[in-house]
Amino acid sequence: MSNAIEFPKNFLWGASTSAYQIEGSPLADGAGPSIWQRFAHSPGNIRDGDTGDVACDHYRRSAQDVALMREIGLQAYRFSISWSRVMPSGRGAVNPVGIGFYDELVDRLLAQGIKPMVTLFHWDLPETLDNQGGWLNRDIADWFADYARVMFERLDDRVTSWATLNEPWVVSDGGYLNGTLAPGHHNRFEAPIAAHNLLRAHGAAVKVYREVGKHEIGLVVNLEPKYPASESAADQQAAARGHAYMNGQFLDPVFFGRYPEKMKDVYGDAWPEWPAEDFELIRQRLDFIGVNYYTRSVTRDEPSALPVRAVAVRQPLATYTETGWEVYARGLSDTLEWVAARYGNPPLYITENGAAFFDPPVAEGGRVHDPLRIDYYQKHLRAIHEVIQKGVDVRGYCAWSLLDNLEWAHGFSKRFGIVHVNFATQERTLKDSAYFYREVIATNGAVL
Ligand SMILES: OC[C@@H]1[C@@H](O)[C@H](O)[C@@H](O)c2nc(CNc3ccccc3)cn21
Repeated sequence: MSNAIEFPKNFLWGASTSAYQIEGSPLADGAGPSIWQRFAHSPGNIRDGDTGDVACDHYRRSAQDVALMREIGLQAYRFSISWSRVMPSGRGAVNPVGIGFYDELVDRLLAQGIKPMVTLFHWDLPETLDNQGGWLNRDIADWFADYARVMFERLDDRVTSWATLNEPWVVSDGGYLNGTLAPGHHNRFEAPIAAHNLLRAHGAAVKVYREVGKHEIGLVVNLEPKYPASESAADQQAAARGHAYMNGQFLDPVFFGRYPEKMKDVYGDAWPEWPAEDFELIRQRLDFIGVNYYTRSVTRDEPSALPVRAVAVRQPLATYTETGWEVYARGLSDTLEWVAARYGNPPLYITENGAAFFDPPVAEGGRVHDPLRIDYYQKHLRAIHEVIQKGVDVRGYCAWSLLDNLEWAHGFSKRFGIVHVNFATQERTLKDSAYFYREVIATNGAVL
């Protein structure tokens, strides 16, 4: 039997980005501000005072970037739509130039044989909606459903794969509990309410899709396996709390119509009673789950680390990325097997996977040598192949990210792209990892 790796015949190979991280021109042509426009322009929130005002200038360079995707041989491109570019006030009037940008992008992709995979919300909430409570206002489920309907009716004749939200956990944890991401709240009572309304909005949009849509829709979640740092009961419990908080908090309501029991233990007096009817809305049938995987956490009990009372323990012999994440491909295979076993082997896409390493400058001859990123991709793609062989229904993979881009509060200091961006000149240069990925796609994984 050949040891050569081969992915399933129709396995989909892509790359991912998000609107605020690459587009620039956040207020051009009638676009309204998002909370990231406000957060980035509030001093101290983003390293070096970086903002998404220009980013990768993709709003003006999308044709060039689609040509890059073609050069790499991408079969799919996962991108997000800026809600406030399309609906400047978040509700009501549609900005024809704004929605036209995405209409044209979809046509450009299809003309190159690249499948658009659209995420409706990747953290950039319209500022006007945040001013009305944003994810803390139960009405946002209707606001999001109305926006989703506009996008479905405009693009579902050409877009065949939709995701409602990107990583509701990060929005709740970073935006409302820890304040590290927009809108920058630091409130343990707000975080579960925001998470719950994100799930309600997700369900409301899926309900609309079942009325008007003809293709597939799912939810994208970040999953991070939690391994107890020791055999102690305290560390085992800490890992279980961390697992419920990051991994079960969103998938259990979607698949089972209930939160993990441990959520009460995590939030204590900040954990509300939820209306039963909310879970009927949340648990809409999905066509896939998008899994964003980056790292694992070896977890120990830490009573002072509220509210989860768990912290990650650095692994002395491991390789770490520039964002401080351990390179641990086994965590991806463990996570995918956990999802398959717990939720009935749903169709999965790996919608994000990648790493920021310190990349050297563009060398003579226009090469960017990034061997650590190639090694990262090789290890993680092999881990995916391993679980596909065991029957886990992984349908595709999107590398994070197509382009070096604005890494949220890290600014431009952390480079995840397989394509280097010179932010002073906007010159794009394929890194060695892009050439590697081109071979992976061309051989459907056989080069791994
Ligand atoms: O950090 C890399 C990417 C980021 O650029 C994407 O916009 C976002 O979807 C994304 N999610 C993760 C994984 N989750 C996470 C955990 C803690 C803080 C921030 C993100 C990594 N990434």
